[in-house]
Amino acid sequence: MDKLVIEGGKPLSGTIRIHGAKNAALPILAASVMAEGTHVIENVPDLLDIQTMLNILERIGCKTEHRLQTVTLDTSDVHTAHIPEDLMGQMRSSIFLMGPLLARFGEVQIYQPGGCAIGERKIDLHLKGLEALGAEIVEEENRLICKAAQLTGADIVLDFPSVGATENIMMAAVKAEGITTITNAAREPEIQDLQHFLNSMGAKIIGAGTDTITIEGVSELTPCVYSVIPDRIVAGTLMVAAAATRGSITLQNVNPGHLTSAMHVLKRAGVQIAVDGDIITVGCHTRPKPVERIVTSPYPAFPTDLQSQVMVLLCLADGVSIMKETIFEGRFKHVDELSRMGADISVDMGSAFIRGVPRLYGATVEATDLRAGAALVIAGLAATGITVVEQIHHIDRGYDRIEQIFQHLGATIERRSPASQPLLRRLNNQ
Ligand SMILES: CC(=O)N[C@H]1[C@@H](OP(=O)(O)OP(=O)(O)OC[C@H]2O[C@@H](n3ccc(=O)[nH]c3=O)[C@H](O)[C@@H]2O)O[C@H](CO)[C@@H](O)[C@@H]1O
Ligand SMILES: C=C(OP(=O)(O)O)C(=O)O
Repeated sequence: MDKLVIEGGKPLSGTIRIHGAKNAALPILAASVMAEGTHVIENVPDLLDIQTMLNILERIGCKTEHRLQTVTLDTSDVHTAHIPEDLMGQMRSSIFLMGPLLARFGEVQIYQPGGCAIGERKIDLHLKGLEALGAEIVEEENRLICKAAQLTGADIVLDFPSVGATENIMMAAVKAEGITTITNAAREPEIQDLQHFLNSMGAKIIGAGTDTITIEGVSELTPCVYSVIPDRIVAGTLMVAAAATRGSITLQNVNPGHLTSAMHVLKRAGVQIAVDGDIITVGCHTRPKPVERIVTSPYPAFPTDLQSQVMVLLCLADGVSIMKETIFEGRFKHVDELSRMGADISVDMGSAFIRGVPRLYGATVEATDLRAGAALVIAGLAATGITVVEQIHHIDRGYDRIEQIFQHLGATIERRSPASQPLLRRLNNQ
């Protein structure tokens, strides 16, 4: 198993381009199976989850190539709507194939999706939405078989603005007969990106980005060339890392409008941020200020996917901060790991009480999930001494070679695979 070895204490500096968004690219790749022919999807990062999605697409009959952040995908020979169990369990986003395959074949077989262990993560809203469009779903042993000779448009009200359920229903509804409305839809930028992609294939969707999405069914879709939006969570992660190391960096290829709530929180923590078009410069040269109360909520509020990273900054603040997690009940696993590095945090009733300390200290810690892992890397970059982050396959799900990103920004960080241990050996010999 690979590990990251980090020698902390160096302020980050330099300029970096933000890669494409995992959470936009994954549903877009899944949606591509609805149009037969060759698609070209640009700005697709080279991540574990993307590889898993491409593996699933290959196994059901697509031809795929991923080169220099561009995926070329021929969906002409898709011959099955049975998603392989071993790959389905490797990530949450395998569920995104449910709507598109149902729309193309009138049938789909799935298993329980995998993904970060950050909460119960049911799929009931996905299933209820597809049933409202006319699908019949039966459970047989450990798989779900979903059938609909013809999907029919419906008015669907989501009990909660689930990102994944909104996307799955949108994709299935594209080929349904008649009009579908999704009320209380999630409003994340990745949903707008999916709408743009689907409309580029010939779909008729309006409203993504608001809480009501309307989809007029069409009978034919054609392949297209499309470029994925930049990853707002990667951008937010780097902004926090710059501030936590008391450095200053410039991010290119960012949509600042997607980061409004995150920038608001960072500014309250004393971080200096300048925006110029799609460029953000971020820096912090003093101890961060505590932030009284941050609550994670659906977009446009503060994102759960940045909760653990921002917590690291608040661990170093001059006072007490409170973070409330309302999306995933199991998303505080990084707290124990940060405590090993000297953080002073207690958790009660879904809120973390963070008493700032002057410094964190290097330790061996474990990435329990994707964003928890990113938070530990930031903590390691800011800490005094050497940090080893284990279980980094979680981090590889969402960051395109995180060690190279931070090396580019001047950090001393190295990936150590079982075969090579140069940095650790060098540091131990000092
Ligand atoms: C690939 C992707 O885009 N992942 C993002 C997506 O995940 P994902 O689409 O899984 O997140 P959802 O918005 O669906 O989940 C939010 C909440 O709703 C619950 N829920 C969801 C579906 C359902 O059928 N039943 C149900 O109860 C979940 O357990 C969770 O408590 O949005 C999350 C919330 O912004 C982000 O953290 C993830 O990074
Ligand atoms: C939770 C995340 O991803 P997923 O929904 O794919 O598990 C994430 O991107 O932080």
